[in-house]
Amino acid sequence: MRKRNERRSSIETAFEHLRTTVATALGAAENELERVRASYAQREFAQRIAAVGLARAERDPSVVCDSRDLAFDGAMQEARSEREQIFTEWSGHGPDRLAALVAEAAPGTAGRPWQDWLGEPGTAEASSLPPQLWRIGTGQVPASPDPRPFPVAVPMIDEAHLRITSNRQNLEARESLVQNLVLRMLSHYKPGLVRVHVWDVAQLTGTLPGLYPLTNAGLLTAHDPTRLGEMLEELSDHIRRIHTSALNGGHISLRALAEDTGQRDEPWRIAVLFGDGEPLREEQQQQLQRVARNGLACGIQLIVADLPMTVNSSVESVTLHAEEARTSMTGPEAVVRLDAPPSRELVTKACSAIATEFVTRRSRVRTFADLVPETLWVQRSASGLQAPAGFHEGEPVKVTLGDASPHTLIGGPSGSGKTNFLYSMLGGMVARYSPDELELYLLDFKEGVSFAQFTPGRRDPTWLPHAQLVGVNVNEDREFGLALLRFLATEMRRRADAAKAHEVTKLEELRAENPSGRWPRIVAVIDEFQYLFAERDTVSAQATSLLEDVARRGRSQGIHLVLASQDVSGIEAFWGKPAIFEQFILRIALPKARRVLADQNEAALALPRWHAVINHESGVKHGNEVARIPDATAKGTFDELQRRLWERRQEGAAPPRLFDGSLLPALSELPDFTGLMTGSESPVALLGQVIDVNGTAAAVRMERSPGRNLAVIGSVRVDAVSVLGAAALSLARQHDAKKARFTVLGLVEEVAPDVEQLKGKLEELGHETDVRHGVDAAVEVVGELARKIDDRSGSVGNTETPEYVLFYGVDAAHSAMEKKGHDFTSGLDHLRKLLKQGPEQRVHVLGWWRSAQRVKTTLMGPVDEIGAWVAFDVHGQELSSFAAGQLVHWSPRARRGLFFDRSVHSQPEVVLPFDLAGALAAGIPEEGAE
Ligand SMILES: Nc1ncnc2c1ncn2[C@@H]1O[C@H](COP(=O)(O)OP(=O)(O)OP(=O)(O)O)[C@@H](O)[C@H]1O
Repeated sequence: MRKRNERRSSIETAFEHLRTTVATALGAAENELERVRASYAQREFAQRIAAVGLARAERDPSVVCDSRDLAFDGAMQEARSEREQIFTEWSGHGPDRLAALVAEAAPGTAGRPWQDWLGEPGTAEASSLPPQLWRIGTGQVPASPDPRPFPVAVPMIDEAHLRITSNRQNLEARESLVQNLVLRMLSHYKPGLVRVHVWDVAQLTGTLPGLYPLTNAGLLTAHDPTRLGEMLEELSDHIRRIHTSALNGGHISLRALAEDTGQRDEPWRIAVLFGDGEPLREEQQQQLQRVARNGLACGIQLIVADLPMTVNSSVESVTLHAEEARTSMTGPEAVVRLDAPPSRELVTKACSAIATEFVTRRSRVRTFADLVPETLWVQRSASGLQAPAGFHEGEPVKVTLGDASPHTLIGGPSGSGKTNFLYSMLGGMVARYSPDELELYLLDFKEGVSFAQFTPGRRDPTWLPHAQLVGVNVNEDREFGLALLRFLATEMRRRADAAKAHEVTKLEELRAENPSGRWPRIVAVIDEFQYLFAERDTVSAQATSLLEDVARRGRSQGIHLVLASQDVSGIEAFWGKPAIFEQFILRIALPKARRVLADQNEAALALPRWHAVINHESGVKHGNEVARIPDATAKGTFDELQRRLWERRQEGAAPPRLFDGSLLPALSELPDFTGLMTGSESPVALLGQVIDVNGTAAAVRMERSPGRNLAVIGSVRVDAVSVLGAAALSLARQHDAKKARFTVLGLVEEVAPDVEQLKGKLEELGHETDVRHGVDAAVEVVGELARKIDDRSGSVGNTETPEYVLFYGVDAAHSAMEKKGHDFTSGLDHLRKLLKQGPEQRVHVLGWWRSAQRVKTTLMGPVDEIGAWVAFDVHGQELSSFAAGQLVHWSPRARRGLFFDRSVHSQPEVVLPFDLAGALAAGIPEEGAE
């Protein structure tokens, strides 16, 4: 870069030197005039010589004097020697230095004669820095005593526009100049990287005829003479699109982006405008000025011939005279002879070769592997995320998640390739950004295993290091979607607080202020997100407000939402809340997608299979970019990339947490269970897993205070057995051997095997376990326990051994317990005493009732003794009296329970019962066991 800058400054100095030398020479001639005034005649002539210029006086002395005499010769002589003296220095080194500079700044096709390169399609990549100068001809200063030629070149691509003025007598020279320059640029870059637009006020075709083979390949567009507006509009659209896509990360130009990231894929657009010397209409004039002003940064190069206009951006000019030209680079005194053009035949041949090569390149099949860069994990996400997701004409089409397009909405009917698109897009991103730059949270509401690939499996033990959380088969568990949104909202606040502490507002600034902090961008993907809003209930309402919050404020905290759906049209949260929808600026429409793009934009309807419209402008037409999406789910595509990334993962990196709605969480693998330790004053009973991002256990603290009993309510045995078993096993882990007593009562026949299995495990842990079966035994046990309560009453310390009484099917013993004994008390009285007074004496009842009504029958009064409960197949309204009278919204669903602990909850939460197989197996699960 420094070298380029130095070169640029030496180019400027060299040309400046030329100009000042010439100017000084003329100025000195004026000085000479002063001196010759001393000698009147000589002075008179010298004055005239200076007035017409020495060069002219030499060519035609009659302009100075009628007949030559000594005074005239003397004046000429003096003028000559003065001029010579001034020129000597520049003539000695100037032309050589210029030649060397041009050779360096205009290498290859930019400066060499066409004989050396014409016909060979170019090889330069878009990301390579363009030549600084492009040769147009040979210059000379005729007035110089030793007029040595030097190459003349002009800055073009990314640097300056070009204005050509002719006197309309030399249209051929005008066309040759343009054609030579365009050929140089076309032949420098790989075919396709330079697109040419031609507009000629005078004719539709026939301008630059040699270039016409480019037309069929789409590399040259001849615009209708009457429709300049359309061409300018197209260029303006292009500028807008570049700003909202490639430059959306904050770079000021494609050039700056390329210098910073090595990335540049946008082709250059050379717009050639041939006028007739008449100015454009005011409106078009302004449009052209806008393109001129903003075009260079977006790869638009103007070559404007014979159109009077003021340009407020970098522009060089060439003025054509009869045989020669003058340029702004060389100043008015240097005469430029333009390079001769190649024959029409050669030009046509060269353009055909470029077109053919382009068509071949365009039609080559690009695959998932082409989305993966040569070097992995080199990009930084400070200002946004950008990666290709597909290809257009063999060139990558990128998606950008950044300040200007923070969130994306993906739509397409079932089977149109949404999941595949997500794999392509995420593949491009995870290959470019390391897990310190990008974290993924992925959720799929539909049945299936779309994102399971990212977690370790039996056949493929690798996982995606960027993935923090993967949710599959979430279908019914809409609460999991809520949990994710809640997590994002919390993270957003955490980031905002950190930013505030550093007195900044955005993630990008926070990263700059706190470079040692870890602030990856977060991409949260929710596939089939319409499930989240499937019912008009509190989940939908909460999801809507969370979504609004994250969509609105996530932008500045680097949190990006990617929502995909088969049908966005019915999602009230979107249509009813334009504030949410508007934040989803990036729209991706797969074939036949409805309503993802703007209403008038029907591009998705005509889309071929495995293509997508990628639109960074909220779906309006001019933002459409059509891309072919490679197969990203076949074997050897994403899985292969994942394996490479997995091998690069940081030591100690943990696999993503998996939430699989079709499986029950294994108690033995849960950190909340394996981490339980003995010696706790108030042990917790784990009952199931709540639906949150961390997979936390639902826990009830069994402390020595009233109401610390647990009711499991519902008719399904497996659910009740799971909750009671998990509670017993977790409590057992928190007491040293023989320091807790378990009484297990199997009151219904079907639980006998479960009870025996539990007994075995509790005994293995060294706990005294009294197991009884049948209702008579239950009546007996409650009597014994009630007496124990009486015995213990008055004790306040924790000296007593804790007792856990597990009742499987309490209600089955109701009739038997109703009978009164000799002392006129019944089994139910004993049970009620147990529930009421037990917890304070460290006797806790954990009972299973088969309906809510039956719990009430047992208690025969207020339900305060049941401090915590888990209900399964029970409707919400039956539970309100157990939840402090509040309305409970709950429709039972298979293998899901509702958990409420009156000491900590304001409202019940959904839990998944545990799979106990591992925890009941012989051997003690270790802390942190997998
Ligand atoms: N670009 C592609 N190239 C080749 N095959 C593809 C491409 N996109 C999708 N497919 C194939 O089409 C099928 C459906 O794709 P995908 O699962 O991505 O669609 P979807 O829109 O997510 O559908 P659904 O909503 O039913 O899951 C898959 O078998 C996938 O392999």
